[in-house]
Amino acid sequence: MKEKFSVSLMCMDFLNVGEQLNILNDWVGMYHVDIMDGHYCKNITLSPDLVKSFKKVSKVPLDVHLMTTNPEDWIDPVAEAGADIISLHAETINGQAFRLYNRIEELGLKAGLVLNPATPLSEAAHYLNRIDLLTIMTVDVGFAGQPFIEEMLVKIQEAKRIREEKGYHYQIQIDGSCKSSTFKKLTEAGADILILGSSGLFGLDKDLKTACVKMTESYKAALE
Ligand SMILES: O=C(CO)[C@@H](O)[C@H](O)[C@H](O)COP(=O)(O)O
Ligand SMILES: [Co+2]
Repeated sequence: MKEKFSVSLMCMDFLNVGEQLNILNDWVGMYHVDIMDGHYCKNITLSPDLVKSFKKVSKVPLDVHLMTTNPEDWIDPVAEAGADIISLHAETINGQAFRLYNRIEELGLKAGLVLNPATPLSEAAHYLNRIDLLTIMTVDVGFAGQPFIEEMLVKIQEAKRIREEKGYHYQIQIDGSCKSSTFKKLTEAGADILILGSSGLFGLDKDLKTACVKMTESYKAALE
């Protein structure tokens, strides 16, 4: 079941990073690292240096979600820091999408694509075949703890249908408000990986191991 979950590391308790990663290594299949530059969205979060530190303790792949106005400036630094997957926003790569995905391939990393809630799949139609991981935002970028955007369920269904029709290989990942009340509808719509943040994991209990147990139980109960 681990492979169904990723964790948004910006939601961690930063006074206890190593300890928490050692716990999370047993519960999830991937780590989600939000890098924001304060321009593309109104927040500043993690960084290439932190990717380097996470890499020392992580036993699962690191997926770097680049929310930066100039993603081309950050591909090489995050690759060097130890990213396994680099996820680029469609809204930031028009005019250089193929060059940037070629660079990610040259670096031997997996290619991710992220779509904002207001961006349709058709925006990325010409490079969906190159993507290993498709992340559908179900909140607007910038912050944890925002309400789930129901309108995204049809986009998830469409992403699954297009994958089947065209024979594409991307996994469908959901970013934003993945929690007990949304687990079932997201999974039924076609989500393969759910990113857990404040609402689906860290907010469940002060003790992270207990929060992981509660999350797994709530996931099983939701899907019954
Ligand atoms: O990219 C982002 C926000 O721009 C996310 O990865 C959040 O870190 C995640 O949505 C938090 O989870 P929730 O608080 O929504 O559950
Ligand atoms: Co994210």
